[in-house]
Amino acid sequence: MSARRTRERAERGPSLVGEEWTVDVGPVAHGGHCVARHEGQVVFVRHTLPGERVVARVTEGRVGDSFVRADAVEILEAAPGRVEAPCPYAGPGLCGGCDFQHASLDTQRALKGAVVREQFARIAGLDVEVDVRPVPGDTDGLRWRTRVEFAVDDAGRAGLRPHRSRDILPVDTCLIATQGVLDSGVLDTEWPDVESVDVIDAAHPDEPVLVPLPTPEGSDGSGGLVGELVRDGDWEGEYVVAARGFWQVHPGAASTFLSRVVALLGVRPGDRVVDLYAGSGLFAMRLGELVAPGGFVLGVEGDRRAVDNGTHNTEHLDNVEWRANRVDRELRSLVGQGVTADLAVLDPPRTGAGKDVMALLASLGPRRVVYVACDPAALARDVKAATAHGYSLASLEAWDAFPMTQHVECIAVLEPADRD
Ligand SMILES: C[S@@+](CC[C@H](N)C(=O)[O-])C[C@H]1O[C@@H](n2cnc3c(N)ncnc32)[C@H](O)[C@@H]1O
Repeated sequence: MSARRTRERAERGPSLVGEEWTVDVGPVAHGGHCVARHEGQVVFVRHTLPGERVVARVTEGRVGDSFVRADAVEILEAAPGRVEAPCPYAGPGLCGGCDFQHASLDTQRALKGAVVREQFARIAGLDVEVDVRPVPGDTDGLRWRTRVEFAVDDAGRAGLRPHRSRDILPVDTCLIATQGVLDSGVLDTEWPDVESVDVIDAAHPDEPVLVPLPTPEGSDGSGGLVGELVRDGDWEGEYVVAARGFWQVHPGAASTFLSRVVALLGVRPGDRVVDLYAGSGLFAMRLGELVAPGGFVLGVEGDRRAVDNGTHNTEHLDNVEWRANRVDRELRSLVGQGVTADLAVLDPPRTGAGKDVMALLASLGPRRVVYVACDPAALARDVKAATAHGYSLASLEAWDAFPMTQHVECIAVLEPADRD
């Protein structure tokens, strides 16, 4: 630790870790916890629900900090949405992968909806109504995760990490992983000299792909290629993706988001569409078909391998073009050339697109923008930025693509504010 950090820590006052306080739990907050107060101190408490009274044990924080973190270690008064966590590894100090195993699925979705509303109100100053919907086919929120990274401990056992910790908790199951991930044998195998193992349970091949890291010499670390099948109504598309490249982890998510993006964009033949953060072409393939004849799709993606796969996935279409570039750089160049677009879809990483990208995107003048977002805070920031450039939020929906966790996928539609 640097001398500056040691000094700052000393100035912050004594550690509160291990203190136990009885608190009344307030609203849920972004990050998988609820907010409580103890003698004026803000406490972010995990493993609890709004309206509960719990004993909270501090896990991080010092006297004088603006907030401390804690786990609910005893539930004195339970909220109606509380259930027995189905997973034996869920709970204080155990696996950090799931945040809401102690809540019924309906309650989890209500919590996520409250977080989305709160983020939009606080960050974008917008009052939004949103119901978090289950991904079609998901009945109990378990056995959905097709891609899992297991950490490996010094004894070579695969496991998962506790919340905000580099420790490794060896596990013999994971209830949100697909049966295929478990059947791969990853948890029954010893992994000497390995730091982690990625398991990818794609549609093709039938057997999950296991990629230990560090990868053996001579390997490019991608884990090779896998195949995924996506549906939009009667339409079916086959996609080649890098095993360790980006792909939606819930088996119903890619089809659901594609269908929603297509419906929300209102695509017409002849439209010129930009697909930003396009990955391996999940949206570009379908959009390329729908804008024909006369229309055009430009996929922009920063990962060279994803662009190669996207190019392969759309090679039967002569109206889809790819740019392997950072979205901000590509948009700056397009705007500089005076290019315009009829429609835009963007699906950035958790950090969001940022002010510059939203300003440049507005300069393309699309009649509609569909924004797929895995972080409601980043989405709210970007919607606010778009508002400054003449666009307004036309609709917002949210999908429970990550049951048992705090994560939620939102799809927002932006339109020129002077549209009507
Ligand atoms: C959430 S994924 C979406 C991919 C695709 N739309 C899909 O659903 O499969 C985000 C993608 O953005 C890419 N990316 C991240 N930052 C980028 C940037 N600054 N410029 C271009 N691409 C970026 C990542 O490589 C990743 O493929």
